Amino acid sequence: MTVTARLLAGAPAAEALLADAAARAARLSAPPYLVMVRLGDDPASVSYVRGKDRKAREVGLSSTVHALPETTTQAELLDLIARLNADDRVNGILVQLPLPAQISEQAALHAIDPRKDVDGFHPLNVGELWAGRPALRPCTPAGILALLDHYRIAVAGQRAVVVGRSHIVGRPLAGLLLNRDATVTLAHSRTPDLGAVTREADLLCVAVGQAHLITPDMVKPGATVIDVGINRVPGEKGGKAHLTGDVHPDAAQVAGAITPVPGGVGPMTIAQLLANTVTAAEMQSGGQAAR
Ligand SMILES: Nc1nc(=O)c2c([nH]1)NC[C@@H]1CN(c3ccc(C(=O)N[C@@H](CCC(=O)O)C(=O)O)cc3)C=[N+]21
Repeated sequence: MTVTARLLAGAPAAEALLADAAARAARLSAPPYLVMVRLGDDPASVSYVRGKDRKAREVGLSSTVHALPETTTQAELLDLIARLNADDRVNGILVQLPLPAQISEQAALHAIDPRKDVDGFHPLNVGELWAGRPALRPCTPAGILALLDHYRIAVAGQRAVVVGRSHIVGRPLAGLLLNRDATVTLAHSRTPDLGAVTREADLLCVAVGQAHLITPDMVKPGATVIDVGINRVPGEKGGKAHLTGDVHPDAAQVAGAITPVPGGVGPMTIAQLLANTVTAAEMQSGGQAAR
């Protein structure tokens, strides 16, 4: 198999974003302080939150994790969020998703002070994104734009197709690409003849959560492909489980550039969260607005 596409590795782009965040943090009177709240013991959530906490300390931020029981009530969670909102030392608050069934995601996300909403999920920040005004932006979509900028891949004037309409990736990513003057199509599970749509894309972003949904024939030759999927595939006959994306690996023979899974968008999500925490701290210190 011959791979022709340029590989867009997340690590170097994430390092550049983190170096910039660390330099901005150093100009503040105190280290930006991120508080993460996690409910229950889902192994993926435990591992993501640990990774973010470790990276935060590495770049000189303060970070605390509140690990609450799976049985935490909504009132208890809202009470914790209210205390974090009122605590002037706390610059950023992240409530790890998904939440247990007894808690309304909407109630939790609405409760976070929009100025501390480093996930960019509060409706005020969602509205500002779609209005094209500065605010805290969702980490995965903003991280994808930072990755494209790092590799000097043009966005303005490009035909962008986003597959997947989730609130955490697809929708906000479409908005960010639109704000950067791409011509944007938002496709999803009900889109007829998905391949005909994706083949139009100069920039194809896939965030569905379905392993190898995008096959090589669905990719325009030379296109840039951003694979946001993280799918766990069980090992064959006792072999090790591994991660794979929403894009079939053979698409690398058609694309001009492609992100690997793992090691592509994932590291950018973490770096952008920490950059957002610095931005939140800057805004709270009366400094410049979010970018
Ligand atoms: N409130 C909230 N904000 C989030 O940003 C949020 C969340 N909830 N819930 C879950 C998703 C998922 N997420 C990832 C972060 C890093 C990697 C990451 O670093 N992935 C590595 C591989 C990690 C592995 O081995 O599992 C990679 O792609 O190279 C992946 C996924 C943030 N999320």
